[in-house]
Amino acid sequence: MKYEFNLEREYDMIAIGRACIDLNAVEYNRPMEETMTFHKYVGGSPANIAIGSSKLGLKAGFIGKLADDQHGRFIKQYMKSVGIDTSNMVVDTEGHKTGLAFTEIKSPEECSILMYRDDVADLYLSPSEVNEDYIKKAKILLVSGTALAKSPSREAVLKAVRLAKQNDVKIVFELDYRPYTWESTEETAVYYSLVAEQSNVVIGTRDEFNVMENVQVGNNEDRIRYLFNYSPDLIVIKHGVEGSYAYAKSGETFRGHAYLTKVLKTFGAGDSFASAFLYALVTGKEIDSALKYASASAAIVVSKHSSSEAMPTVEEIEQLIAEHEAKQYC
Ligand SMILES: Nc1ncnc2c1ncn2[C@@H]1O[C@H](COP(=O)(O)OP(=O)(O)OP(=O)(O)O)[C@@H](O)[C@H]1O
Ligand SMILES: O=C(O)C[C@@H](O)[C@H](O)C(=O)CO
Repeated sequence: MKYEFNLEREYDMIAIGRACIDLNAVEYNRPMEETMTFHKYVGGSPANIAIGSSKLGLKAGFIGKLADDQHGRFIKQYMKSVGIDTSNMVVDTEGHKTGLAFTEIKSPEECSILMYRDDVADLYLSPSEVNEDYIKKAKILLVSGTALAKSPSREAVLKAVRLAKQNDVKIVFELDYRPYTWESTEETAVYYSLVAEQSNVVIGTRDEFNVMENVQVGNNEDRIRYLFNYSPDLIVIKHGVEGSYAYAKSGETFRGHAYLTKVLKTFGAGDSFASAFLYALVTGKEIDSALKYASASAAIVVSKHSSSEAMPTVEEIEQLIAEHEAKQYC
């Protein structure tokens, strides 16, 4: 099964949300208390997805707000350098700062992220900074759930969603749940459900779907049945190293398997998964094949140090898939 897009569009994807800084521990396999040096990368889930898609050859744009400082300028320059259109990345004029994510790599299984996100510029994107003429140039509007956490970014995203719906732009909602940006899980569930019901494609981990449902332990089948009453026609639920499922409204279910690899750190998996999944859909691949691209892309990124710069090329992804398929037939 293939997924259809409006092909008469200049941009394959426009992402909305945060573009921030990741500071990844250089001395890994130890707690952050003992880490003295960090490597700087562009980060933030929607930025990572746009970067990953652009590296795969999609034409990507970004809607967001950057701090008027050295970090903001670094982010814009890096995103431009990988081919992303930054014309709709506005600069904050009120002194808000860039979000920082320090990553701790204690072991390949034990990674965590320490976020500095008080009063960050990205959450000050306002509805007036979301431009219909830009959104209607896209095949996909990629929405990050974290951008719904606070006003005015929340309203900016809701406006973007409405404009996408009015202009036949497919809305892909990446749940991207970051607990510390929200007041409560009740609040998250309200906004996640609101946007998921209006989206065409919803992507998240099982835990993130639990947050949307506001339950401890949810069930894939119940949630997809519920969401298929609304706009979604494709729902992807990720289960970490156990792999992923894509559910189509037409009734088909597709299973994605994780590609075993030498893991350096676990974060970055979700963003690399989404960028390659969307690349595969936009380039007309079948959904089961899109899950292979996604899983291979994630396996490559978890074996490397960063989330953004480590995003693979199409050749690297296809080589990994081919190697795995060759092994299966040996
Ligand atoms: N340790 C791993 N080794 C190989 N592939 C992995 C590993 N962890 C995750 N993946 C791949 O990445 C996909 C997404 O992973 P996961 O469900 O952890 O997403 P996520 O929680 O959104 O990721 P992130 O940690 O970046 O937030 C999985 O379906 C799997 O294909
Ligand atoms: O999403 C963030 O703000 C942090 C990311 O950039 C980080 O690399 C990560 O968690 C990726 O999953």
